[in-house]
Amino acid sequence: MGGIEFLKGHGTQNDFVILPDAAGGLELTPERTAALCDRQRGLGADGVLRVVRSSALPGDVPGTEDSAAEWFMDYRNADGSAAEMCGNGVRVFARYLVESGLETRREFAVGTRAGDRPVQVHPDLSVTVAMGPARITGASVAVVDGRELSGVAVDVGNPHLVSTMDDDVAGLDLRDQPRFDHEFFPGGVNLEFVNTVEPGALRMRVYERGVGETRACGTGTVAAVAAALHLSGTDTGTSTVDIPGGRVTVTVDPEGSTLTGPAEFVARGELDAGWWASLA
Ligand SMILES: N[C@@H](CCC[C@H](N)C(=O)O)C(=O)O
Repeated sequence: MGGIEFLKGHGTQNDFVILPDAAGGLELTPERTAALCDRQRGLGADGVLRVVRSSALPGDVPGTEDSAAEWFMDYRNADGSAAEMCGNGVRVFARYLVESGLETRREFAVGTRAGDRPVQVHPDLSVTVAMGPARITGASVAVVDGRELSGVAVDVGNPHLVSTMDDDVAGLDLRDQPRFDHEFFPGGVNLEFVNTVEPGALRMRVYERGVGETRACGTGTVAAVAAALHLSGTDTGTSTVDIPGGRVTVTVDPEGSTLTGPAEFVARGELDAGWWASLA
């Protein structure tokens, strides 16, 4: 058996192993995902993006009921769990489809567990994603670094809790999982910590469900802008968001939000077939 093709890429340093699997034959177990993402025993990444034709999916994949997308982004977190959506991942996924020739258009939809996400691949290879509505679902509390921080709960297809702070988010210790209300978020939650630098400019750090602290989270930046707008009494606006891995631009609108940012590739190669088989 030959090796398994992979690429390594990132969106604002939220990094991914991309596994092309058009026919859907790859057995991507939680164990294999966790090993691939492990920075010592694997390639190292925040998550895995399996590139599979929608027609090759089993019939029961959430989000695909009304899908018109030819390609499905099967996103997995570094701990092996599947998640509904990944805003940085979908940009990398879209660039991969265009550059590999699997997609000849520059504007098309990508299927995800949160539903189809229309994308536009720009001439400079940055990508704009239509992220759907960002829904405010209530208020809750995160406990980080011994501090209790109130937050706005936002659903962007996946769950987020956004805490805005007066002191610099750079000072937070995010090495350990912050505590949150498991009754409010029974499936877990992504936690964002945000400073308003000036109107239309946010700074953010994130502790992702299923991963830990990452250098960026696309859905998290959309949640952050939606929460900041909500707290200032509106539901529409545009903001840049600076995360440790770079900058993205987010527009929030009740009709739907957009996320624009870079998508980069750094390597491609083959997984060792024996290593892969040993993880089954
Ligand atoms: N990094 C992603 C979000 C990935 C999924 C998240 N960890 C979850 O479990 O919901 C992004 O860029 O949006």
